[in-house]
Amino acid sequence: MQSFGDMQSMTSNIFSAYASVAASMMLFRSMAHDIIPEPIKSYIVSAFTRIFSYFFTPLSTHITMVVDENSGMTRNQIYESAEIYLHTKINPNTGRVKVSKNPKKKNISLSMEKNELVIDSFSSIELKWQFVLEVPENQKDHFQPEKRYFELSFNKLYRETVLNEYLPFVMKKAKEIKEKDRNVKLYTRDCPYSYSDDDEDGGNGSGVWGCVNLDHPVTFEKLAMDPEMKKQIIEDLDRFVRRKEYYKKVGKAWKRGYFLYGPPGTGKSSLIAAMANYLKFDIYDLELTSLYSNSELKRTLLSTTNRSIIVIEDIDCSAPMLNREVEPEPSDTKLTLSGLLNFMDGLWSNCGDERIIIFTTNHKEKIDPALLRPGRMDMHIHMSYCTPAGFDVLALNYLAIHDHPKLFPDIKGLMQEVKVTPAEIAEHLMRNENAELALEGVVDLLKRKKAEKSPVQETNAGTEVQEEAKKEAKFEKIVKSLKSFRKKSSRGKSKRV
Ligand SMILES: Nc1ncnc2c1ncn2[C@@H]1O[C@H](COP(=O)(O)OP(=O)(O)OP(=O)(O)O)[C@@H](O)[C@H]1O
Ligand SMILES: [Mg+2]
Repeated sequence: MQSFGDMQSMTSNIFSAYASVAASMMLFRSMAHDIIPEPIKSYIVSAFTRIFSYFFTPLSTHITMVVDENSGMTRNQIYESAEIYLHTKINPNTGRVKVSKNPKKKNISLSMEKNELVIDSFSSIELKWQFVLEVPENQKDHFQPEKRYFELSFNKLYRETVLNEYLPFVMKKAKEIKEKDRNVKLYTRDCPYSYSDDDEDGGNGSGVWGCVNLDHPVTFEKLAMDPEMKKQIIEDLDRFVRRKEYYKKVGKAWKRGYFLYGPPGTGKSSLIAAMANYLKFDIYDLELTSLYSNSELKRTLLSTTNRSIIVIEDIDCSAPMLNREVEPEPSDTKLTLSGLLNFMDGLWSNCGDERIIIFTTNHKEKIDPALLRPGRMDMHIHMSYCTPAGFDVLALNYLAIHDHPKLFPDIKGLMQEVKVTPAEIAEHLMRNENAELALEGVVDLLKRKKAEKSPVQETNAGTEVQEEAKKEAKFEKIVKSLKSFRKKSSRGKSKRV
């Protein structure tokens, strides 16, 4: 590697060579003034200049790469990545910066102003980025848009390192930043329009799905559940996302299935939202009762995107449709359990990557064993009543307290005697801003439950009313979807006639 001293002496040699050639040229011009005709004189001078630059130009130390905004008809990925990456490199020495904030984004974002320089370093290579904006001379000329590009300058010696290591690094970093800032979306089939205004897709839903931003603040830290189980789930998710090559090697589709079961209000839906927020995966909420055939199911699932979680909640409520005992001949005109299983095992394998599928139920015993067969759902997660450790999480989350000398032991003691869901506790903790009063509310709730405890209630611990209301709501939903199914099929018939 050349030292700074070597480079300096090389540069001064080039200058002195250049100066002596320039001086010789001038001398040649003046001496040959009368003797040689002008065209021949110009030819000799330009030939000398070309020979000189051929030998000396490669010794110029720096190279500038131009990163245009567009590459042909499409956006240049390097430009896009540089734009995002350089936001993080703007420092107090930068003269002018652009500031903006999108209503849906959490943070203010900074970007480079015209002609500003940002200096970056990578493996001790100094890299200078300059943002250039060329406005057409005639402002009224709408056909000639502004031209934006970055100029990236660095020492020529590192050309290969920049191309093979630095630019891929910039692209990777930009992808990470984008992922972190991205809104997780919730897709449903009920919502015909999209209300998400993320830049990357212009807010368009995909196919039959409409979407909104999930905006669900729940994270794993806020979930009251068995700490060991929580740890296992996080590890499982981490392993899943980093094992792309492994799945390919063993010839398995890169997907993972979770089966969540437990009484209402124990956090099944909250856990799904926490998983989506953790992985930054979108959620597709699939209502099986709104589908009427296997082919519609296939179409619907095929129009979901990669890096997503497909959720089928309350799968037991789809039991009438997914009951194998009353299942008709294999057919695409009806929605059947085989249709769902075939899709998961077969077709599914060939479509898309990084998919998670989650089923939830309040009644594990009602589920067809085929759905729970080993290998189909990779992890069975039991969400249960609130434990003392779960209560600590809720108290910290809702009241920002770690302990109370009297009320914490009272509550935890009573929790050993009656069953209470995290949803019930959460509701009582939210009733009062005063922590002491809120905790007393929880003590009252638990005491009431204890007093009311009867053999029947013992198994369901006060959730029966909720259960009944839920069953009724589900029943209504099924009736509604059957009606719409009838409407659809009669429409289909009349079309055919
Ligand atoms: N384990 C939990 N940790 C923290 N909060 C919880 C938990 N379980 C329930 N909650 C609170 O109760 C509310 C309802 O819970 P959630 O909808 O997740 O329950 P669920 O198990 O999906 O119920 P269902 O079976 O009725 O769908 C949540 O919004 C949250 O505020
Ligand atoms: Mg739920």
